[in-house]
Parts: sequence; structure tokens; C-alpha cells
Amino acid sequence: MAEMSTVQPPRSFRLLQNVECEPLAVEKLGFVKLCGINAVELDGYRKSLGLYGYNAIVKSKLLKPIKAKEDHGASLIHDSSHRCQGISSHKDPDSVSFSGKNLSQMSNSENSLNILWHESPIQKLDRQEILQQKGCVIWLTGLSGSGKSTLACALSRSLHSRGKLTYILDGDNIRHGLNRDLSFSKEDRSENIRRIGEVAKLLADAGVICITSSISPYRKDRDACRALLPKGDFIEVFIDVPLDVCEARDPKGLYKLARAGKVKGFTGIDDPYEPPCSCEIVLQQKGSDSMSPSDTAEILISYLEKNGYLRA
Ligand SMILES: Nc1ncnc2c1ncn2[C@@H]1O[C@H](COP(=O)(O)OS(=O)(=O)O)[C@@H](OP(=O)(O)O)[C@H]1O
Ligand SMILES: Nc1ncnc2c1ncn2[C@@H]1O[C@H](COP(=O)(O)OP(=O)(O)O)[C@@H](O)[C@H]1O
Repeated sequence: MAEMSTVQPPRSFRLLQNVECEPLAVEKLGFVKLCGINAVELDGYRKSLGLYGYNAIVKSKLLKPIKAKEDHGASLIHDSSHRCQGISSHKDPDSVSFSGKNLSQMSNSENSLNILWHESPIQKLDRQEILQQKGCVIWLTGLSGSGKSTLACALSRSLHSRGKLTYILDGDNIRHGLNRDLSFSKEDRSENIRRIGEVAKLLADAGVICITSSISPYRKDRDACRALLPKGDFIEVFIDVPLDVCEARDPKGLYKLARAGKVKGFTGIDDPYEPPCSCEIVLQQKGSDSMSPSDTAEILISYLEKNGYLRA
């Protein structure tokens, strides 16, 4: 018998996946809303009934499988006494609903089966209104030592002083936590960038001006992150500093170790860096006449201003 896997949404919502009691005569089993029974109580039910009894409930009264409709939303609704009233085709602002739109966001990839997108009542535009800015991702890419972290800090500082909300996702820092399990192999670098891209997307959706600073050496990985965001909201900035300049800076001594063969697969030495073919901004910095980080930050701020990101 199949096990039921669940997430713990707030209050009385639960998402059921792969409920395999008996074949159900519905095309898609979506969310169910448990009226008057919260998740804790349901766990109690499940224990007291055993899985078979629990699945019987799933099939009967308490949990209603919802047949998805392509053209309009359908949702279980409840009144103030929290009794189920039936299926409504109009949108109750707090009910879980299904439509052709969110059905298309049904995930069936890898280990995530039958996961349905749950729309939030407060949207990006609402958040932006409060913040008086537009959420976006400024994606800094370049060799180690090119000045990504320095520029990210200068930009963040300057925007902050103008009352704009920013957040830096620094490559090194992210590898201390979220991505601590990843190495510098091609596959792990891709996964590193994928996760950073997903977090950046969430931050941008929150209305934040998210600044990422990772080498992100592969074009394909950066393009995949770009594809996660609405058009225009991914601003790729190539910090084009030649290898010899980065190597001369070598603030962490890693180039020296890489040249000595003590660090393997170091970007620019024995691992590739693919510069962008076309990106929003290229910052060329050559030798000692490179622009200061705060002046460079102003270039990016002008871009944001011109493209409307510093107002709601
Ligand atoms: N093999 C190898 N290649 C490149 N860089 C290395 C390596 N090993 C450690 N480091 C240090 O890790 C920082 C790069 O991490 P990122 O997450 O930005 O790299 S990547 O985007 O996944 O390629 C990078 O930091 P920055 O100098 O700030 O770029 C290095 O300090
Ligand atoms: N615009 C710049 N001009 C000269 N030196 C810079 C500039 N930006 C950064 N640096 C110096 O280059 C080194 C690497 O900068 P960092 O921001 O750590 O690069 P990255 O994050 O790309 O590895 C540091 O010593 C920093 O002080």
C-alpha cells in the first residue's frame, strides 16, 4: 500500500500526493481542504484509523478530490462554521483553487510529483508598491578576483542610502550554508548556480533588488537563471577583468595555489570561464586605470533608474 506524503501548509490545508487507495475516477487529484479538522487532528485520525481507514476518508466525505477544470477555477469553500459547503466556481480569496493556469504549474519532475502551485493573495506588484521599487536580479559574473563582491557591496550600499531594499547572494557565502554540499566540479557549479538562481528569483518576487556575485562560469547555467525571471528582470553584468589582472590581485592566494597545482580545477587556470555573448552590461576594467567600485556602482544604478527599477 502506498504511503501518503504530505507538506504542512497552514491551518487546515494539506496537500496529498500519490494517494493510492483505489483508482479514483478523477483525472487529477489536487489540493483538499479539510473543514474543521486541522493537520494535527488529522494525524490523530490517521493513527487511530490506520492507513486503510484513513484512505477511506480520503475517498469519502471529509476529503474531496477536486476535478480540475481547464477554463475556470473550482474550489472547496467553507462558511464561518468551517463546514464544507461544496465546490464553488467563483474565487473565494482564501480558498485553494485550481485553474488551467495553475494546472500548467503542476510539477512532475524528478522526485516532486503532483505538486500544485498555490497562488498567494498578495502579489509582487503589491509588495513593490510598499517598497517603491521593482524586484529584479543583478547577476554579476566574472573571474575570481574580478571585483564581484566589492561591486556588490558598493552597489548595495549606494542603493541602501537611497532607501532601496537590496540583498546580496555572495558566491562564497552561499557555499557556507545552502550550497555547502557542493564542490567545484562542472555539475556542482551548475547546481550551485541553479540554486542561487532560484533563491534570487524568490527575492526578486519579494520586490527586492537581489545582487548575486558568483563566478557562474557556464553560459548555459546563467541563461537558465535568466529564464526563471520575467523579461528584463535579470540583469547580467559581466565584470570583464583579464586573468592576469585577477591573478595579480589574488587576494586569497588561490591563483598561486592553482598555479602550483595545489588547487585543482580553478576557474581561468585549469577550468573554463565562458564570457557572456550578449548581456545587459559589460564592465571592462583593465590594469591600474580601472574605475572605482563606487563609480562602477553608479553605472548600474543609472541602468536601474533608466529601466524603471527604482520606482514601483
Ligand atoms: N576551483 C575553484 N574555482 C574557482 N573558485 C574557487 C575554487 N575553489 C575555491 N574557490 C573560491 O570559491 C569562490 C567561487 O565560488 P562560486 O560559487 O562563485 O563559483 S561557481 O560560480 O560555482 O563557479 C571564489 O571566490 P571569488 O574569488 O569571490 O570569486 C574562490 O575564492
Ligand atoms: N574596481 C576595482 N579596482 C581595483 N581593485 C579592485 C576593484 N574591485 C575590487 N578590487 C580588488 O580586487 C580584489 C578582488 O575583489 P573581489 O571583490 O573579492 O573579487 P571577486 O568577488 O570577484 O573575487 C580585492 O582585493 C579588491 O579590493
